[in-house]
Amino acid sequence: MRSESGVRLPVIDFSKQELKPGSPDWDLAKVQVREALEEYGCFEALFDKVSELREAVFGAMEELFDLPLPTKQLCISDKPFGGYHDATAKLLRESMMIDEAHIAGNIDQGLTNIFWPQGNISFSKTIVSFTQLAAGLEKTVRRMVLESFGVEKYTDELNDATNYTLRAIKYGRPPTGSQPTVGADAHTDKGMLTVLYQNEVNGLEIRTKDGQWIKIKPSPNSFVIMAGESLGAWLNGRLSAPYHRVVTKGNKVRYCIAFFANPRGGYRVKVPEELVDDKNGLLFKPFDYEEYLQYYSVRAARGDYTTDLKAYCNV
Ligand SMILES: O=C(O)CCC(=O)C(=O)O
Ligand SMILES: [Fe+2]
Repeated sequence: MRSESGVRLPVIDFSKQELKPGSPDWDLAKVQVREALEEYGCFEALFDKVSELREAVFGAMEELFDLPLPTKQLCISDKPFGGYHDATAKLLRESMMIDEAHIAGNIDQGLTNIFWPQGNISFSKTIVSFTQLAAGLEKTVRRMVLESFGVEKYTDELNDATNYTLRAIKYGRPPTGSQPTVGADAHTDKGMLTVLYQNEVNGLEIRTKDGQWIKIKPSPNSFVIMAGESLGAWLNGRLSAPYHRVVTKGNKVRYCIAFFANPRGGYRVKVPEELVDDKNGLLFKPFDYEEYLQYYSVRAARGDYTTDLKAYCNV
């Protein structure tokens, strides 16, 4: 069996000043994005601007997770996986997730004002700057994907229907430092696109089409961009969401911000007619993302992470 440990994800440069729709740099990146998503379902996006925020972002993550547990538990939500979670009940993987995170007021309301009633301007500023960068990058990537499949006329509709969800994650020190510990079980992301930004502790692994696991080692000025199931379904199966997991080792804490572009509840995700023809029959019925997430979360709570959109809304 071929070892994939030496394989590196495609790295695509989004740092160029002139990356504007229609420019040669744009068209080149667009081809690379499509190839990477077709082959791996994900890639590394170089984005120099994030390095200016790096120290502040992970400082803010530390500040957030260092709060007393009862304070963190004040972060609540009625959505599946929303609010505060301690996935292992041992503080081995904690996360906080808030919806509509691209709206600055929601960072204040959903995080800052709850935890720091006296205010924490620098925390809010850092997270808001981060979400703006991440949302801008996601929009660029999504626009490229849509163009490359000839369906860019849906750009505005999808923008309007996007709920950006921010999940701050802390992977605590594994109890036995030298033993690899599973921080997140193998799963596929459910939304359109995921933008990941991590500290220096690696651990993310992606499963390739031939079933090998690749260890991802993103550079400090890169995001990892990943296709979610909703994007694959919306494109009538032309892309697939990759299985991925997190395995950490050593005694350093891993922080990661997962910034998800998910379809907003109430919006029916429907394959564009341009992507259905005699050769490509319709594969997915229209669905509501929030309803699908409810369905999935019931199964995930029982440890079944294999439910996917194919099972949920197959034609
Ligand atoms: O921590 C990571 O790198 C990935 C997190 C993840 O897969 C998720 O939150 O869905
Ligand atoms: Fe994920």
